[in-house]
Amino acid sequence: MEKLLIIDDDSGVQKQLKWSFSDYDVILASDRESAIAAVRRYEPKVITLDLGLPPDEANASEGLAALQEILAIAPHTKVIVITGNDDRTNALKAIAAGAYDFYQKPVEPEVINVIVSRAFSVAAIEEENRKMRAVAGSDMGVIGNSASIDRMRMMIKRIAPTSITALLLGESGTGKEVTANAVHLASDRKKKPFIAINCASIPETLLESELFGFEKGAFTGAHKTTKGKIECAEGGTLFLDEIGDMPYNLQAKLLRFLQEKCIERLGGRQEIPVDVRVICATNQNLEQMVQEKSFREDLFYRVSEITLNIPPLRDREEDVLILAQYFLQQYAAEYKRNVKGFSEDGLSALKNHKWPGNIRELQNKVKSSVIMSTGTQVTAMDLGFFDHEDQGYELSLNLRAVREQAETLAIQKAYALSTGNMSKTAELLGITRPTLYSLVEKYQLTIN
Ligand SMILES: Nc1ncnc2c1ncn2[C@@H]1O[C@H](COP(=O)(O)OP(=O)(O)OP(=O)(O)O)[C@@H](O)[C@H]1O
Repeated sequence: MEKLLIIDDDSGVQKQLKWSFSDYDVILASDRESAIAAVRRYEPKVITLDLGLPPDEANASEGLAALQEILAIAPHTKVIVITGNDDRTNALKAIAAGAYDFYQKPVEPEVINVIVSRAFSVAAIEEENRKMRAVAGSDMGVIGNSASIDRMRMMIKRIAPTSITALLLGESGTGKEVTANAVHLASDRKKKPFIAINCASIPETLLESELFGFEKGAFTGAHKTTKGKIECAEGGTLFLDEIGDMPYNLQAKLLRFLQEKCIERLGGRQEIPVDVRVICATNQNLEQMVQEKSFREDLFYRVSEITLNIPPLRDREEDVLILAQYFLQQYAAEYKRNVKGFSEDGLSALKNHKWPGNIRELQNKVKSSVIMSTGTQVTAMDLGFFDHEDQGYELSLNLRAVREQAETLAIQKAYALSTGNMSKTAELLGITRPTLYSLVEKYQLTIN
């Protein structure tokens, strides 16, 4: 049972509240000192606090002091302040000091129950977000808490200090480059360059000069001597993505560089020593390519001294939320949006969606949701999950709630389409500006 601390000096109110909170493990305190002791001992996530505490029952000084002390020792606690029925000034003071919400006497059990239960949900979501952020911070950029990602991080740390050549295997967008970069960051080469090159995206004729560089006059258009990516990565790491697409004749030259640690630029005669760690990746079956003689066997053994299999996202569902939270923070900062996390329905839509292997789909969804979102929490609708059967999240059966969801979504869309211009938004929606403003207020949408 969740612990709920009730701070009130009136034993009648204490009893009434205790009785109405039968779903919680209720702890009672009647003054600041015992309240602080209870906060330290029980660490309740939610507290109701009567501002009129002794010795200043008629005013709010003691209650406000208690609030400050609670938030100083347990800043994530949701404190619901209870005030006299005409004491809005102190209620607002309490909110400014960090209280989660306020409630004016007399106490109505149903109403206060709703406020408390919502406070517990918000506390739970925020805690989940904090945990995600904590994990996300300590991993050389490899985000995830699934067993397979844990194992991978462990392998990255083992491989990093050695000179072994690793081959990363995985589908497109599963994080091969992220993994290669993590090896680089965990090695003593981290202050030197990390250079990635995709062998499939560079025309065959250019790949050689891209990698090895060229001397002035080596070919028409070679106006000046130019270093290749290998030389540019001196002291650091070169990531060769889609190594299976490396042309056969260039494979011999690559092998020579890997074995002898020196290169020759195109049109050059000089052997240039290089100190570069190479990490390769592919989505193809290199062993089969060796059998079919489209990939050199000697190169295959040279680049695959150790192999890391990177699992697709669909095989590590546990990572979806943590990655989503990571992308959300990234894009909120990039687009300067005041978005802090996902709402409950946003989280459940993310959990229930059948993600493919490629992390980019998740990344793009979160990116557009951050742009679309008008509140501090990204909802299922912001994420573009409208079809509840497809996504498996609960769509309300209550008509009013459905209408509110639909109206919120339409406003958000129109607002995004009209790049934040309220007159245009109203025009798109076919309503007047005052009606738009009243809807924005009704649904508490944040218009930046
Ligand atoms: N574990 C992870 N932690 C954080 N971000 C990740 C992770 N895995 C993938 N990403 C993100 O997903 C996107 C795709 O990752 P990446 O480019 O590393 O995949 P890839 O396997 O190299 O893709 P491709 O084969 O298409 O080049 C990137 O934007 C990357 O930042």
